[in-house]
Amino acid sequence: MRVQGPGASWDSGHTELLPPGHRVGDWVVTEPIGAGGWATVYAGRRAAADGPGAGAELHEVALKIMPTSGLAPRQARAVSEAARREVEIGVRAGHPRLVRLLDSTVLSAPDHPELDGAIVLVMERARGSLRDLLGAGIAEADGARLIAGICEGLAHLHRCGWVHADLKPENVLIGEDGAVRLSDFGLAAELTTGTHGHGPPMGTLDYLPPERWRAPLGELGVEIRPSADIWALGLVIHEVFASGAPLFPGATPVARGAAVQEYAAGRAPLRMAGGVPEFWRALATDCLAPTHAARAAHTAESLLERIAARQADGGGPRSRTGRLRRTARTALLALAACGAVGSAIWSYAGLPAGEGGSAARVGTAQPPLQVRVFNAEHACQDRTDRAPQCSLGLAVDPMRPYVAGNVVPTRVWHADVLDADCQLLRGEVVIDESDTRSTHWFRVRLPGADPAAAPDAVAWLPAVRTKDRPPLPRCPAPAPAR
Ligand SMILES: Nc1ncnc2c1ncn2[C@@H]1O[C@H](COP(=O)(O)OP(=O)(O)OP(=O)(O)O)[C@@H](O)[C@H]1O
Repeated sequence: MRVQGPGASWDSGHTELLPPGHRVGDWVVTEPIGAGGWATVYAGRRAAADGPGAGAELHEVALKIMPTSGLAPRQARAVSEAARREVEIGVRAGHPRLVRLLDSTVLSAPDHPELDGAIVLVMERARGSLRDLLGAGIAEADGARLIAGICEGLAHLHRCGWVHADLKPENVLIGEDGAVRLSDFGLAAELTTGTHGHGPPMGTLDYLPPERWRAPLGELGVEIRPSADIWALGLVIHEVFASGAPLFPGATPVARGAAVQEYAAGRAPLRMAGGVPEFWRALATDCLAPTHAARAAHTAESLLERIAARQADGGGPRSRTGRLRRTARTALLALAACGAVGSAIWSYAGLPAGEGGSAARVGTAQPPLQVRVFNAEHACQDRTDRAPQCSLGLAVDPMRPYVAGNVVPTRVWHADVLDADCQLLRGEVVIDESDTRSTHWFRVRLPGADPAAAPDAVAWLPAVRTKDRPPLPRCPAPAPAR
């Protein structure tokens, strides 16, 4: 159950359940599986095994239903934002260690007014979550495999420019193949600056890093860094080997949060359960470095390498050695495929941005995504004469300063619509007229260039020169321009 983070308050309070047999798009509800702060999750199956698109696709699915009706506009916006993030990650960051999103739709349930119009995410169905396994105790070999799987998923998410921001055993699902699938991306934060992103001041109190308890709430939300996931990972590692016992003492999440603060201030040591094996104790301790700066030395990728190296040295449970080494290798290969994997698996129809908006469907063929050029000069916005003084330049190389020597001859004007094929989050800094600094760029096709005749006719539009944010895959690192 999601609880409010410092500075936020919201609870959906949804209680109405859909009956078995209720039709949701191409799917039929079979039974409820669980509920979180935003949603109720149901088991479902495809309505007609031979229906459209049935083929070899999954027939047993999970339907995550996120009601918006009856909510205050701010709450409805929070729900639709959470759904948008889930779809965006499903589209852009597909990976074997992330739960697979198959479809999204809007529930039609006129007989259930609380649920009518709810957003529905259709996902592969997992057999359970890590939380379900903790009570019974997990053998070290299995724990090692699960933790390596979590690191793989996190490494991929971070590489793709996202922080999960709500990692906890409930959100580590176990697929039918027994492998990890990270889930619940409703609070995920995009690393818009390269080092951090922003998100709503919410999360599960027990897994918040020490700095989040004091984080100022700015216009964009609270600052969130990948090291927040590493902190949560440290707690999860402890729970895996301590039968689910929380590391920090206290009867309530707030009391445990106070214990976190004591530790972070150096007034209390970490007291891990006796059963946590030495290697995992050291790994968890690194994940739980009290400051972001100290924790940042330990990335999901570096932790995964340590786990694989230990297995290679014969220090881990022997039967898993080859598998874990393969896991690490696969993860590193998958890193290179970030974005490309997502775009190969999914196509995306985008989500409406409006308040309480509903999810559009994924899985349909799409034309190229587009961005509309924005010229901050008011005097240029209404001109249609393509006056040279109102033209804007597209960069040759987004890794070099955006100056006259680094623009292509082709000019663009306010309201021009350009086809874009990918986005780069960490290019050269561009500062716009209102002093907004951005390292975000879109790779666009040069207007008028024929893609068949000139496939390389591309240039770069700084994101400050458009208001659009299409859900494009990440660009591969651009080769330096000659
Ligand atoms: N794809 C899935 N397959 C099987 N079970 C799932 C799936 N997705 C979610 N669940 C189950 O449904 C429960 C509710 O999921 P949900 O993602 O809404 O919330 P949560 O993580 O429990 O809570 P919160 O919203 O507080 O983070 C989960 O705890 C999980 O056990």
